[in-house]
Amino acid sequence: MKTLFVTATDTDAGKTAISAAILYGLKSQGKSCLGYKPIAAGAAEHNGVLVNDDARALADNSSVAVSASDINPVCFAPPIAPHIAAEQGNQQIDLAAIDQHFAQLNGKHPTEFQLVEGAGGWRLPLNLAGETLADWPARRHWPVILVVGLKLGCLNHALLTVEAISQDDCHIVGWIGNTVDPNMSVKEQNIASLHALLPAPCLGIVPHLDNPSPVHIWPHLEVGLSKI
Ligand SMILES: Nc1ncnc2c1ncn2[C@@H]1O[C@H](COP(=O)(O)OP(=O)(O)OP(=O)(O)O)[C@@H](O)[C@H]1O
Ligand SMILES: C[C@H](N)[C@H](N)CCCCCC(=O)O
Ligand SMILES: [Mg+2]
Repeated sequence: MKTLFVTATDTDAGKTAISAAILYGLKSQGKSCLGYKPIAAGAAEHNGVLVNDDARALADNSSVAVSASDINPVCFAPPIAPHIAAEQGNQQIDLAAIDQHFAQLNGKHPTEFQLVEGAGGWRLPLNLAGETLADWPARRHWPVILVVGLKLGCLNHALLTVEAISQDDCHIVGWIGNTVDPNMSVKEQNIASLHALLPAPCLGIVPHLDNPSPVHIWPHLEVGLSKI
């Protein structure tokens, strides 16, 4: 049983697109896998239940039969910073409850791989008392995959993120460059800089795709992912 935590340089860097593709790839290789979205902000009500699109994509690409709400214990309707959404609803985000929910889900659906998608970037605040979502993978010492959203500014964001991950005693198994900006200037030189500066292997570079669905993303990750 191996749990991987997927974080990114920022929100909208491609964590969900990449995580769904990795699940799709593992499943197509005959491996059992489960996606998990502990905290989501941005959801619509379906039959009285709040459903988040990230959770739906991860559930749909898991090898076990789970729904979006099964794999997403904390879900807020507005697409805003989760701790602010929590405050608006007079709620608190409880990492111990999330940890317990994840353990129960794994008990019910044992799989070889679990892929946990963060929310926003590594230090996503859970409250104003200093807790962040990073506390969970840090406590569990889960290996981390860093998705670098390739756009101007990503070098600084990537370096700060790896610094924070190492400070938390977590290990980055690799980074994935995801072309969120189709018109990025000197993209190849930026990728070369990431290769030189990041202390982890590159697991793949995903081009900007008209249809960034798992079947189209996975071929760009298959070789790199086979190494972890
Ligand atoms: N390689 C790509 N080519 C084109 N579009 C992409 C690519 N990767 C991601 N996208 C699109 O960019 C947007 C943001 O991606 P995604 O939702 O995966 O980001 P995220 O990091 O999961 O964001 P969040 O912090 O909200 O969870 C989505 O509309 C997605 O379809
Ligand atoms: C709504 C958005 N797509 C994400 N789900 C939440 C991103 C929160 C970012 C918070 C922050 O670090 O400023
Ligand atoms: Mg996402």
